[in-house]
Amino acid sequence: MFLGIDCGTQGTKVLLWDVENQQVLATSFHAHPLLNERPGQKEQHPTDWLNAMRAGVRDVMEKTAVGRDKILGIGVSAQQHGLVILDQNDRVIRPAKLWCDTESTAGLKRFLHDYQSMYGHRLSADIGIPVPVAFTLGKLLWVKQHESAHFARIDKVMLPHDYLNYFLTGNFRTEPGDASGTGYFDTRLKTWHTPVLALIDPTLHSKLPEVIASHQAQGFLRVEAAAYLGLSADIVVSSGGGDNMMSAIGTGNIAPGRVTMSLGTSGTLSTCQPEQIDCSGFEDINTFCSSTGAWLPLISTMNVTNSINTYRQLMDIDIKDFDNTLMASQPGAEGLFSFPWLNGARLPNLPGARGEISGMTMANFTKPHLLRSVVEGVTFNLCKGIEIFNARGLMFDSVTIIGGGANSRAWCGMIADITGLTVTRPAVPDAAALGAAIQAHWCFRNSASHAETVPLPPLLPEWLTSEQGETIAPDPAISERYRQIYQNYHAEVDKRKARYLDESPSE
Ligand SMILES: Nc1ncnc2c1ncn2[C@@H]1O[C@H](COP(=O)(O)OP(=O)(O)O)[C@@H](O)[C@H]1O
Ligand SMILES: O=C(CO)[C@@H](O)[C@H](O)COP(=O)(O)O
Repeated sequence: MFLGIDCGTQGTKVLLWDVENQQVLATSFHAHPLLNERPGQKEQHPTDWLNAMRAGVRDVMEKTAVGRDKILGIGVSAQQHGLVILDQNDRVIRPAKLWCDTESTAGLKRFLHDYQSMYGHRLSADIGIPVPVAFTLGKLLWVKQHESAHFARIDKVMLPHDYLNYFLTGNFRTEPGDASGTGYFDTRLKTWHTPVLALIDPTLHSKLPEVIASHQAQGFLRVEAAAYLGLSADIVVSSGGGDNMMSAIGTGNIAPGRVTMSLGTSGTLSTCQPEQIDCSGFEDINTFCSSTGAWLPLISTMNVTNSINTYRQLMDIDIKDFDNTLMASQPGAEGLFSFPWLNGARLPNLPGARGEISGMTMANFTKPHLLRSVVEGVTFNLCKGIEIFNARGLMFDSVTIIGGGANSRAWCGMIADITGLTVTRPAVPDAAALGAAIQAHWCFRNSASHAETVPLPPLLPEWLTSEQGETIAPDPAISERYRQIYQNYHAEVDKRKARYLDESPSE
């Protein structure tokens, strides 16, 4: 049996995976708080992640009464891009700045310009991926500029999943999937990109983890971490990865032709590719590496359930009433539009954007219409990503929906109608935690094999590859209505873009 851990923005999920019977035996969730005092600031204390992981592991072990000797390995998935910095004594220097922190917008813009002046080409051309404010690079620059004493103390630079793995094993290693979201990793060669590091600080390269292949074990559970979690020492800890990389594994999205849509704090669309693809002219595509040895082009929005939760809390709509309230309004919410950029926007790439509601009348300004307008708003923004993938030649005829939002059947149905694609709701919506557990099995098998690399596909559960779960087909009449509403919405988005363009970090 294997444990899959997913440290998301809102909390940590832990899942116990029974390989033999191909089933999830138990899951748990523990929330972590967000530090959000200054505009653009989004930070978390890495110790909160450790506490949530500990509580989650103990929870699933207690719920199932599975003996600790049955656990063969652990896989860690975590929110991408966050910056964790440790000093020489392995103390966390300051809270982690997260993927959704936008304080570094101006500094990143300046740096991208300086890079081009210095080396004569754009950073994205050198590393094979454009660098938005979500990436780790901007956060590192921000610490250097605003907290020079903290920057001077840095001994190790990590991503959230690297930090959890370091705690578990004591090994300072990472893998290409998560590393490809830093902005200082060459996504074609799968190595750290020295010129960008040298421009920040000549010693920085020596403070980064060793890069291992995704099928390799990151290490073995050290004695102290085993006692902390209530597990046996020396079990395998897999290479792990970013949550989207792990979700790709957990939805069987490990070959071209499939697309996974995540409805978490962020919204993402990702699809596997056997080679790195050239996305020049398609700057919204984050051409990440996957955590399976391949690549994972991804498009992300900044606001999904964070904005919906804000609307819900304001209107006092409980999550159990979500579907009913949503369905009490019709497509288009009677002309009400929400631009849900409460934390700035990533698609379009406008970190300084502000949220807006338009089209209010005495008739439509009601709770159901307002809820529908924000759910439609986040969905219209995310579905723009499908258009962008298609324009780049990446086509799909169905979409697998995961993350917290996948629990809403009404919302998944809306997505089928908006995209015109068949939607699959997998049996396990916590796909990142499931993917982490499956990857742990893969790395376990490889750590035990001295022959050729054990391939990943045969280790996926049969029900994942056969797309078991609920499928929802689009309703042609509603899809037709949505086609016009979607166009009207994006015409309004286009009108708003000009306001924020100056602040956007482009090369
Ligand atoms: N039944 C549901 N209907 C609609 N939204 C839901 C439902 N269940 C959970 N969610 C949303 O999912 C969110 C959590 O999503 P999740 O993917 O776990 O986020 P993250 O990975 O960013 O931490 C919740 O805050 C909630 O808004
Ligand atoms: O920044 C990205 C992808 O590039 C986000 O998808 C983060 O990885 C956070 O994920 P969630 O917490 O929203 O699942």
